[in-house]
Amino acid sequence: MAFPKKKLQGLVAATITPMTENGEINFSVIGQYVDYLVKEQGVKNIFVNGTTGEGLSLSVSERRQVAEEWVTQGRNKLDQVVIHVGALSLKESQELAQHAAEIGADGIAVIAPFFLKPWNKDVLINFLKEVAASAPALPFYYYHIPALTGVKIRAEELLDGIQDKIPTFQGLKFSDTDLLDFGQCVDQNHHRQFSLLFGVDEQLLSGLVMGATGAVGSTYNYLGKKTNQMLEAFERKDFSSALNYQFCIQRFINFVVKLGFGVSQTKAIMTLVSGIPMGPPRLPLQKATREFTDNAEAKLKSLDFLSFTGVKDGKPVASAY
Ligand SMILES: CC(=O)N[C@H](C=O)[C@@H](O)[C@H](O)[C@H](O)CO
Ligand SMILES: CC(=O)C(=O)O
Repeated sequence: MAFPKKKLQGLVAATITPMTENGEINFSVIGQYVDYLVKEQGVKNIFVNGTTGEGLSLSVSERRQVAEEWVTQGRNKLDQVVIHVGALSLKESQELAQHAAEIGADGIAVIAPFFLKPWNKDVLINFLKEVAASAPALPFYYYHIPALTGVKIRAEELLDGIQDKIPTFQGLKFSDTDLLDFGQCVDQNHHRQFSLLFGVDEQLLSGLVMGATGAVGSTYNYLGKKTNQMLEAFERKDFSSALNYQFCIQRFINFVVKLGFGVSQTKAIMTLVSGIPMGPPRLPLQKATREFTDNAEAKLKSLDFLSFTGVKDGKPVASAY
């Protein structure tokens, strides 16, 4: 097999893990969810069990089952399924990496261990290397999210010489607003075929200008179509349209950020927009309030991101733009 199989590019939705009202994983809606992303949002890559998927709040056995269900349901529909396998325990991470390879995932990603932390680049690389080695045929991505892990080792520094240590290294998911660091990841690796994926949805246009090859984020679940329009405008060098799209997306994100925005709220918004029940989050997260959902709904409508197109089984049917 040629390595890498194919480069990960374009939009990657960070999937939500649907749950039932009593907190169990609701596997039954994942098939529908895949179809929704592909058909309604034009998003054909997913990032499973990450921040948005509450991956670190699931048991190892649940993580395996969730990964397997997405791979199964995504077969012949999705381009790439990347599984986040980061964990505090190296052993668990290795087990999940090996499992991702066994089920036929397209790549694995790992965050820095965030309780007992690596304090320098070499230690972090050693940890990542041990995980990557458990899935030697899978592209490996580092998931840089310093605000949540507290591990502030700069991505540019980490990437320097990384392929000598981790031969399967294929790229980075960069969830930080430091465009100097991100720009230098691009600049110093322009001759390598890395996927440098930007992870701050409200600033993606800046990431594209800096050379991002794609993006991973939570809002692509329901604003994928809008964001794809921005990517297309950028591609054809229509920067004023691209900026209009970004501002439109920013108006929504800015609005919800002020109300308090996180994974719980993402679940509520996705339920509203897609009509697929995402359920509540798991503790320590708390379900979004009714007030939040009502406000978010009004904002989506006022921005023309959402319109109700009809009624089915007594419920309004929404369609996203
Ligand atoms: C912290 C977090 O969850 N970041 C997500 C991915 O990295 C983003 O997709 C954000 O949800 C998004 O940019 C909105 O702030
Ligand atoms: C946003 C993202 O990539 C995650 O939820 O992990």
